[in-house]
Amino acid sequence: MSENCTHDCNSCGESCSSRNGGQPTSLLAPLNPASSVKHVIGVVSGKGGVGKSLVTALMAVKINEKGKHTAILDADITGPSIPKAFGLGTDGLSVTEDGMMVPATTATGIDIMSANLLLDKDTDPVIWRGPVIAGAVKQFWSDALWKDVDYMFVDMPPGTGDVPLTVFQSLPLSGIIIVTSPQELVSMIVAKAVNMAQKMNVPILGLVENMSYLSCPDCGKKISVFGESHIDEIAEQYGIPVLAKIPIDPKIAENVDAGTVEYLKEDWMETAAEKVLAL
Ligand SMILES: Nc1ncnc2c1ncn2[C@@H]1O[C@H](COP(=O)(O)OP(=O)(O)OP(=O)(O)O)[C@@H](O)[C@H]1O
Repeated sequence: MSENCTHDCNSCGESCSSRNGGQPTSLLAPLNPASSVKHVIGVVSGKGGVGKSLVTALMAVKINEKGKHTAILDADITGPSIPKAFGLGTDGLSVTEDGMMVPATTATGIDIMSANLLLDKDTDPVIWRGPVIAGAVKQFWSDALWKDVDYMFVDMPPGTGDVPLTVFQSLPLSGIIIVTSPQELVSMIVAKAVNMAQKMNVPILGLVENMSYLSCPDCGKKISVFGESHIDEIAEQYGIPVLAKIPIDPKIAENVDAGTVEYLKEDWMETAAEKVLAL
């Protein structure tokens, strides 16, 4: 609020907390009037490489299989791995006459926006500073044509820093899914994500533990490669459900690398899908 505030908002252009009846000004980016998105679910992790993109992809595939029009907004701008997992090249985007970006569509009909779809080569690095990254995510939301989307999954930038925070504030999230792996400091990471979600007033749908175990190919015994998982205790401590435990499985890596993630047949995400469909 300005020092000289007269409390007459009609005579001032300042965007301060006095405007809007003392409520903080909304930082939500507007959705284009031609777009429609019913539910937006953020997929977050404490650090990179735990399988956040994999979980985003598997969730989208599962909900799409249930007959809902599904989309992915790849907000992991500097490490965009979604297009590759679906076998999309760098030329999948088109632009409408009035300048709106039309997301790429996968073989089974999932709409995708990602920085990788804008690059000349998918090996080109995205060397942008935080505010530019956050601006790109807002543009993916506001300036893309999201046609009748029932469920949009957002592959969030990893961590709880400035960029994920801006993305949190910019998109109307219906809930978040927290992805962890047993080798992380899970308790601390979940605590940070829970605090961030509570500050932003976004419900936590649950936890997904990736690389939870390895099934012995000979006897089927579950081997805890990274030591015993503590996810159930942590989930109970915070009163949030465990939605899935995904094993380490070479067929996951093979399908992601081959761009065939949507043909990976599995039941790991059933509980998570039920939770999302109940929103
Ligand atoms: N359960 C699993 N079994 C086998 N391979 C896996 C599994 N989970 C992830 N991977 C592989 O590990 C790599 C990293 O996964 P992914 O890209 O989903 O992580 P991420 O958390 O999104 O990383 P980043 O934040 O860096 O984008 C990918 O090549 C993926 O195929």
